[in-house]
Amino acid sequence: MLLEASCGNLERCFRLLDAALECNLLLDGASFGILAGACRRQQVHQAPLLERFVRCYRRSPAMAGLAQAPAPHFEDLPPVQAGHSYAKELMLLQHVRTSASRNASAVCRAMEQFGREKLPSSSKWLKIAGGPKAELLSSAVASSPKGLALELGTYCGFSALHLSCHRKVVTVEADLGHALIAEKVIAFAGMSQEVEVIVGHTEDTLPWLMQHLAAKEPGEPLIGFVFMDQRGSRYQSDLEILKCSKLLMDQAVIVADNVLKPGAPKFLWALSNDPAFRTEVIELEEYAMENVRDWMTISTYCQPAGPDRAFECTLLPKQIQTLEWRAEMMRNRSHRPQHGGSGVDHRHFRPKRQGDQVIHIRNTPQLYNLVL
Ligand SMILES: C[S@@+](CC[C@H](N)C(=O)[O-])C[C@H]1O[C@@H](n2cnc3c(N)ncnc32)[C@H](O)[C@@H]1O
Repeated sequence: MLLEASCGNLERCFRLLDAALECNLLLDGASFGILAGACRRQQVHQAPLLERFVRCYRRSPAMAGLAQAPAPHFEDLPPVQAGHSYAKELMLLQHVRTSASRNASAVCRAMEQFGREKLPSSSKWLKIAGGPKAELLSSAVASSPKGLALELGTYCGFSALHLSCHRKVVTVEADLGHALIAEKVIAFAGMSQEVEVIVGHTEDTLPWLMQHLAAKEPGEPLIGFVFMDQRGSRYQSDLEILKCSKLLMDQAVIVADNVLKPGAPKFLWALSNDPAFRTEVIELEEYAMENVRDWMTISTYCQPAGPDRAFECTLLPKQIQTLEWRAEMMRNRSHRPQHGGSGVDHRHFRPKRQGDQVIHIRNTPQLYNLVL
């Protein structure tokens, strides 16, 4: 079905989706997100898809209610119960609604507070770029050329809202459930005009989005800032799409999260070998986790005088390919909690002090051990 969506055969997709729902299969939000992206690209109305999403998630009445509520309304959602799909994210939404005033800063503060104080254990960690990461985002976006801010990986809209205090934001989210929650959070903060949430997987959506933006102002680079916070295994390919689009402004700033744990080895390797980027690796404390360190990159794009050289994956050393594979295995395990699995405790993501796999990032004095 997802393959069909990528190939654009939506009619067949919907038939397969209906057959899956007949068999009571619970499709995840990312599968719905891929279909939502295909609908948007083909200018097909999303209502029939949302109707099926509601059917699929009927056992989570708050999520079903949210999907049915017209854009900014979500005041009367049924109560959220632990164990329901998207329970944590829906509780976050309820917390915002009941504790924040309707502006971006207040909503961001409420979201950070929810992650720090209301979630009982590290296994329920809220994966937002809060605390020191939000501060880093603020200073990075302030130093970037005045253009559009593009975010990859919206989740519940925290960082998009945070960035919207500085720039107009377009943010891409693969999971339809997350995107629906983010839209409500952003609408509650009164920032729907400043933040556009695009549903879809970056692999299919980013090339389309670049064309869509380019059509607005042909020949004009218009992206001044990028925040990469999707799956690390996509960072390098998505950056390549951005580069090829010619929409990155000269001196555009690209920030990427979690580059060393579980890590984005291919991305780091590409950055360190591409003269178009100057990169700094920043070590900082993870949001809402005392004494847990994390690493982000800040890269500046220097528009080359001639044609941009595409990064060639064939040149990727075997060692980096192995690291990439191991990082992906780690990510697969960590993503399972949303789907009923045990996941990976954050302690497993800690960097090894004496790791044997080392990447040297050019322009930084440090050598970084990848976390595996
Ligand atoms: C760490 S969360 C983003 C947090 C958010 N940036 C914040 O700080 O508030 C990562 C999000 O990226 C989404 N995601 C993962 N892979 C993606 C992809 N290839 N395209 C778009 N979204 C993706 C996930 O569904 C998840 O919601």
